[in-house]
Amino acid sequence: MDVLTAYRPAFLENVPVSIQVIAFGAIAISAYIAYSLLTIERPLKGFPVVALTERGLSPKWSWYSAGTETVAKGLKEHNAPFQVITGTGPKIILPNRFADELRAREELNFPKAFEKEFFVNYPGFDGHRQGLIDDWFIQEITRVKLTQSLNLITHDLVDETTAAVHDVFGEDTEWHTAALKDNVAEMVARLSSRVFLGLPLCRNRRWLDIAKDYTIDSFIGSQLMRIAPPILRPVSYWLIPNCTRLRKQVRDARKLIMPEVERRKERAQKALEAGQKPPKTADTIGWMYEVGRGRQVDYVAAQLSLSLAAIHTTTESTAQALIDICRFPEVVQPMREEIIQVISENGWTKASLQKLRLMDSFLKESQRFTPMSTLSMNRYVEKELELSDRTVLPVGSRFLVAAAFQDPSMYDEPEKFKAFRFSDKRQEPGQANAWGHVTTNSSHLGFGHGQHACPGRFFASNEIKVILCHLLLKYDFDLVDGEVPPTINFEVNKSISPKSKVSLRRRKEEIVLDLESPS
Ligand code: HEM
Repeated sequence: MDVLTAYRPAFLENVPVSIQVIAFGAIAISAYIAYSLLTIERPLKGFPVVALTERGLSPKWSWYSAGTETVAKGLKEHNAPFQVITGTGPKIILPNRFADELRAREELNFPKAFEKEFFVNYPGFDGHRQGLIDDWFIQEITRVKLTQSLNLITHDLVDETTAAVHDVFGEDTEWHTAALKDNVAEMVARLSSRVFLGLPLCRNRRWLDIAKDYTIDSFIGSQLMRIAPPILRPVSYWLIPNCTRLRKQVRDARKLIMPEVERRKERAQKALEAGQKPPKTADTIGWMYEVGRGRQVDYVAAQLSLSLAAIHTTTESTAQALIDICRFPEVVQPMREEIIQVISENGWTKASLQKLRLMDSFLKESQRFTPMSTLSMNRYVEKELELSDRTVLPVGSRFLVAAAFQDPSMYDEPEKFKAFRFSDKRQEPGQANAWGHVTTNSSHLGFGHGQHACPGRFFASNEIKVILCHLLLKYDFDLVDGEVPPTINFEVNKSISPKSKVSLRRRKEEIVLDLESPS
């Protein structure tokens, strides 16, 4: 009390303490209101705001809790650009017919569309920050280096799959249940890390946990931050356990990855000093060094950025494929026959994976039937842009394009799962290359579209195919109690529940899939 009175201004001496407390409270509340009014993200002019008001939901809560329904309502009512109000301000939603005209516009930026969403200035969100520092770095590593090496790394993918399938799903020939999502995530983390970081780091337990958890923690952490009012976010950041975990993941990743980077740099330096070319490695540390071309590279943030793009997306797609194998068991026999024929005739090469036409079609249909999101092509508008219908997208606005996965004008009986609809389409004259798993077009935005379409899709498709070849020939799968695993929905995103399970038993594969001398 002595301290308080010592620092109390003289003019407050005769004011009762209760009045002082009330006055202080009033000032704090006014400051909060003023700050909120100044920083509030107002709706954009000229775009109708869509909300599920009939359910008593505000625009923000419509987006948080029922984003897919909100978008469906907007598309039905307007069939023209409209806006939704997200936790980080308004976003314009464009009907699918705009996808093609926006695919290569220079006025648009991809990483900036996520800047506000992922709180990139807070420690722990380093992987998200990487894209903003240099928006083409990860793109180039993936699109150029990784994709050009697909033949070279097929051997590594098969080798790691052989070991991972055995470790993860085991050899039990009796029917039993196992975790679906977590086991698939473990396999994807191992395979991706084998290619990104090589042996032995790809089997390091702490790194695998970081690779699996970093994306989930940054998504949940940022979602919770978005729900909190802006003024409370600096406080909530320190209270949200996911944010605490993110900081630790970055610290630990640095301890694991940097010694390897230093070893490589030293080796390259020694080679240069001896007048030789530095040794080339077919993994992302080496590619980052090359693509960096002498620039300062944050190898850890870049690895985390790759994990963000690669692990969760590939896990979801593979787990969804397994669910669809269980739901539509008639797909199993034709796909098994195809694997046996292609791999026994051609062995494991990039070209063999391209020959798996039925599996390719099945994967594309699986993406269409249960998409991770009903919106795609997240973009930030850097320069004002006029659309063909004369709508003007203002500078600083963000938009998304509606996918058309269920549009009957694009798909025959879209409500049905037709595993081989795309392989059938590819038989039509001139359509052989138009409907591959990795081909993007406006009617299938599973990998986005245009300049920023997923550059990792060629790798992802091959990785999933190698995993499925092993799983289909080595196991029988079924749903647990005939139930399709539930999903977790937030905004417009869908994710298979982490608690999901699958029934399985080991079967004898018809051909040898494993490499003769695994690492
Ligand atoms: C099945 C798995 C995957 C799916 C469904 C997927 C999906 C997507 C989508 C929808 C986009 C946004 C495209 C757009 O807006 O036009 C994207 C971007 C991206 N993806 Fe993937 N992805 C997958 C796997 C991967 C993998 C394995 C990597 C890396 C090895 C990767 C790297 C990237 C990168 C770097 C971007 C940003 C592109 C840019 O900045 O222009 N993705 N992905």
